This record gives sequence, C-alpha cells and structure tokens, in this order.
Amino acid sequence: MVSVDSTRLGPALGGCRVTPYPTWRDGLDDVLRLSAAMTRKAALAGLDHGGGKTVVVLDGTTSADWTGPARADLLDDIADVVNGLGGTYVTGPDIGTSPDDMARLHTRTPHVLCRPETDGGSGDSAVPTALGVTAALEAVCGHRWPGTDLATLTFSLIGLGHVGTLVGDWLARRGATLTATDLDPRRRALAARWGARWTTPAHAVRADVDVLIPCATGGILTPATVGELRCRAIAGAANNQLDHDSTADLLHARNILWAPDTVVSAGGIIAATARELHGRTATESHDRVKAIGPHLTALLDDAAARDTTPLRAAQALVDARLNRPAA
Ligand SMILES: NC(=O)c1ccc[n+]([C@@H]2O[C@H](COP(=O)([O-])OP(=O)(O)OC[C@H]3O[C@@H](n4cnc5c(N)ncnc54)[C@H](O)[C@@H]3O)[C@@H](O)[C@H]2O)c1
Repeated sequence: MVSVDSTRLGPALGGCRVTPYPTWRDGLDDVLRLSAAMTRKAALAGLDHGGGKTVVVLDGTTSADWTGPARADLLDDIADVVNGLGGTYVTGPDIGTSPDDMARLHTRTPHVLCRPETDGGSGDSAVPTALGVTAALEAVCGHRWPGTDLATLTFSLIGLGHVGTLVGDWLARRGATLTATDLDPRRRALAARWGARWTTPAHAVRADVDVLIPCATGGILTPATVGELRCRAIAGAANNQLDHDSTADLLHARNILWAPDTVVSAGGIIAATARELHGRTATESHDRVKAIGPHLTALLDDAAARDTTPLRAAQALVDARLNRPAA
C-alpha cells in the first residue's frame, strides 16, 4: 500500500515499511497515519515536499518468506508501484528495508532516496537523524534549564538501534548521566561502554531523570504511561510517540516538555533531500540538519509565550505552510 498524503508543497516523501501486521487493515491504518505524519514532518522542516509512505503487510501468522528470490520479487513490485506514481512520491528505507534494498528499487525507478553512498545515494539516514536528535536535545535542555551543562543532567535512552546508539555515544562523550534500555539484551554491552545504568524498557519509561529519549517504536506516550512519568522533558527519534494528539495536553498539564517527534526526527529527510534532490554539499546538508536545534527553540519559545503545547504550536506552523485553516 502506498499512501500519498499531500503533494501541496512538492513530491511526497516517506519510507518503505515491510513488517508483519495482525491484519491488512492494521497496515492500512498505519500507512495513512504515517504518511500524514510525513506531511507534517516535511512541512515543519521547511522542505518543499509532502508526505507519503509505503507499507507492505507481511503475514505474521504463517511463515511468509521475505528472503532470497521472494524478497527480490517483492522489491521489484514495490519499485513498479512507486514508478507508476511518476515522481509524485519518493520512497526510502524504513522498518524492514535498508539502503541496499533502495539500490535494488533504483534499478527500476529513479524515485528512491538513501541508496548506499557507493551506489550514488546519501546512505544510511540514521546518521543525520541522530545529528538532528542531538541538536534537538540541546534545544530542549537549553529551553528547560537555560545555561545548564548537559553533563549535569540525567537521561533515559529507550532503543539502542541505529539512531539510539549514535545518540548514546554523543551523550556519553558529553559526560551526561545515562540510563539505557533495549528489548534486545545484546545491546547491554553498549550501556557498559557508556558507563550507563542498564534497565528494563518498563523502568526506563518511568525513570526519574531530566530527559526521556524515545528511540524505539512509536505509541510510547499514552494516558497510562504519562501518569507514571518522572522525567521533566522528552525528545527522541521514534515516530508517532503520542497515541493520540490529546496526550500532548496531558504532558503539558504535568509540566513535562515534549518536543514533537516530527521536528526532532527530521534529520534524515532533510539530509537525503538536500544531498540527492537539491544538489547540496555534505557541509550544507549538515548545517541544515543542525538547524533543527534553533527551529525547535523558536517553536518551544512560541508555545511557552502562548501557553499552548508544542504540538499545537507545530500544528499551527504546518497549517500556515499548507495554507489550511487552523484546526
Ligand atoms: N533511522 C532513521 O533515519 C529514522 C528517521 C526518523 C525516525 N526514525 C525512528 O526512530 C526510531 C529508531 O530508529 P532506528 O533506525 O534506530 O531503528 P532500529 O530498528 O535500528 O532500532 C530500534 C531499536 O529499538 C529496540 N526496541 C524496539 N522496541 C522496543 C521497546 N519496546 N523497548 C525498548 N527497545 C525497543 C530494538 O530492539 C532496536 O534495537 C524508530 O521509531 C524510527 O521509526 C528513524
């Protein structure tokens, strides 16, 4: 399924997710939700692009074969669907696909980002995504605790995958006090490398820290979890952290500063479009990703000045860019 949510500002961007869902309707819900989030992410990042997404629903109940020739056939089918959209939608890697898979898609369609650098693409988007997260963390901490050194703050990092590992490395280099978790016990070695406290995912969410950094899966912030939080601020790469927009109001009521994930996690698409679609240099692309920090500071200042949530402030910016009536 490919959802092209908006092309108002330009071609829609959004990765290709290949993963099991309970039913195809769950995949449909996800592709619609994720593509709408990509519209907001692209608009907030100042890109002249809309949002889209591809979801391939694997059957998790049987032994669906997603390896070898079956994988190649599926990638070719995805490429043909993307190509049939004639450039109104540009895809990239997401859960279940990699830069190498993008190279395979590229043999049948040009509308693909993030092939390996050896293949002419901009490579793994986790690197610029993590750079954007670190810029966002500086902005959030600067807003919440002006003039405070990160080394004096405490962080709980959830998800030590491609992005989380780079963020953890950065925090460790800054001398921050870190709690870390992942569902995969092999990631514990990373926590040891950082001198971080290793804990379970359930404890990491409730950790008594200054900043929670969600870098695993979405939906982590619900009315139930928000009631148990002991952090003072939240900023991370995970997409769609809120189960519902109204959860942002619950965070605000508890005086927990939440940085919208659509802003925090935009480094990947900012860098990929800068390098591959707009011919920018690596330095220009790096600077654009770093600008997530000042943009987020302006957003948080604006929300505070109007005593509204960062989510509403972000939504107002999206509506203004898309020329939609405010919600
Ligand atoms: N990679 C990017 O460029 C990019 C861009 C934007 C947003 N994101 C989002 O950021 C998040 C991390 O991306 P990534 O590329 O590092 O993914 P990844 O798959 O490499 O890492 C995710 C990690 O989270 C762990 N995990 C999964 N569920 C967990 C749970 N409930 N508790 C604790 N750990 C759990 C996994 O074991 C894995 O190590 C994802 O939500 C992704 O959608 C990534």
